[in-house]
Amino acid sequence: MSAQREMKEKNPWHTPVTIIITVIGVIAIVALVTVAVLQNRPVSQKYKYGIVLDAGSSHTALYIYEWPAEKDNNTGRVEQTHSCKVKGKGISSYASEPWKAGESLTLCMQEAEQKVPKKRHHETPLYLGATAGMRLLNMENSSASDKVFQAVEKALQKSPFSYQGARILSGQEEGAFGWVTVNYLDDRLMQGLETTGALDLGGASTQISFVSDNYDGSESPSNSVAFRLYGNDYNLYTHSFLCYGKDQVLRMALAQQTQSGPRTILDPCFHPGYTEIKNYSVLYDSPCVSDRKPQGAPVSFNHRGNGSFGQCQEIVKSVFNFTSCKYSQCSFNGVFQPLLQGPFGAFSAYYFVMNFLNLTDTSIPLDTVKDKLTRYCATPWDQIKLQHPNVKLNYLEEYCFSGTYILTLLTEGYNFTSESYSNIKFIKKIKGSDAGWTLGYMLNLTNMIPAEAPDSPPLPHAGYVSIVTIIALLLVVLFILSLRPLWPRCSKQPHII
Ligand SMILES: Nc1nc2c(ncn2[C@@H]2O[C@H](COP(=O)(O)OP(=O)(O)OP(=O)(O)O)[C@@H](O)[C@H]2O)c(=O)[nH]1
Ligand SMILES: [Ca+2]
Repeated sequence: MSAQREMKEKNPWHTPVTIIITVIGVIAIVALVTVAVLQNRPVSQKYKYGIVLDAGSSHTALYIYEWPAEKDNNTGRVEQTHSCKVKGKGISSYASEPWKAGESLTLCMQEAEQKVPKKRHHETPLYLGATAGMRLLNMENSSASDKVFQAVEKALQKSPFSYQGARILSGQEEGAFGWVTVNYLDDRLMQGLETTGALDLGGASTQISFVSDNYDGSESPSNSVAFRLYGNDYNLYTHSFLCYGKDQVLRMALAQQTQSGPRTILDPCFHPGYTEIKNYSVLYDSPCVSDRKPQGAPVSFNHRGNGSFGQCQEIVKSVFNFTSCKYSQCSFNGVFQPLLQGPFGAFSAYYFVMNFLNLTDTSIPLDTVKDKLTRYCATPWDQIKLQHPNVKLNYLEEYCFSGTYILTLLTEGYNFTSESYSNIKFIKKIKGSDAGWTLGYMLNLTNMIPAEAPDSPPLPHAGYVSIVTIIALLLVVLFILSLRPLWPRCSKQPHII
């Protein structure tokens, strides 16, 4: 018993000095780890906002984007937080009453004021970009297009946001920014991964944009856009076909069938039993067809359907010109196109149409896709209406035509084969943001994609904390070892020789 007490009294660990040193050491280490964890923790997030109005040929849409405030110049992910579809048609349809173009935006602008926090309004950039509808109006009647812009500007200047201007995008910009959007959202740019091509089908124009290894931009410089993004160089091929959006191609297909000014046409691109009276002057009121208006035609014609995919495809093919190509290879209308390469994302009307037709699965062989469309086109119009009571008739009547146009454009126009067709993905959104040119446009104008790779911290947060913890533990062990001289001796029995 007394030996035990003696041991306890002699145990240096029980001296006050050692206890104090140990406690201070532990507190110091806990403090070190806590500071390390707190110091490097992301600060609570504040957001910035940007607004883009997409003034398309068929309608205008407003998109609100949001990103963490402290990261706007490097890695912060910009996300779409809200979209608003402007009621009515595109701004180019207000050529004869321009003030209405400005008024049409009011509701969506009010919605944007609700969605963006008030204290951020004045610093939120607001852009309007117009595409093929305004390109056509500008070609046809530039003073009317100027008036539409004036009306739109007047409406947007009234908003509390930081209005940055309204302009017509070139076809090249429209194609290139669509490509930037898709690849930014897919995280392909920052990581330097193989990029995805972009296929955009609008109402009045269509764009194709992709990177091809065998294309350096020299063969057709007007189709080339060079980018340096996050330290990687891209030589993008892009082309926008004006008049090859689906609404204008439908006009061209109808113009093709009404050249003799008939009173009735039997259109294979519309369902059997479909019958509608259409006005010649409305049909030909577009620069895409106006020079072909038949002389001496009656006021209207009876547009009737007979639902034949094969015959419809022949008509659609006739709107492409395959005869002349002064380059090594062309898509159509004498436009250069390098060899198709890589995966493609096909959005806007590509998605609306293929999604309605249940044909977004591109692992379905192309022949099967054609068979399905053949059966769909041949279905009587009354039956189609019964099967889809909730679909707007002006959309419903056109899916046979639009599906036929999409397949023809992809295979005959751009030269997708039954193999490369499966590289196409029909998409609407990527990670919650709509695929389209607007996000790429805003990223570019706000300099949010740097040319060089951003300096990243040498260690991610978790790695930093782990290393500090390991060092702290090592210090504990060292500390304990340094007290070794004070350790109680193990009282082993002495060897008796
Ligand atoms: N079926 C269907 N069609 C749609 C829908 N929204 C738009 N469309 C049609 O799809 C086509 C393309 O639409 P958008 O991509 O909005 O075209 P846009 O931007 O107005 O036209 P561009 O200026 O040529 O780009 C047009 O013919 C529209 O009428 C939809 O929800 N469903
Ligand atoms: Ca568009």
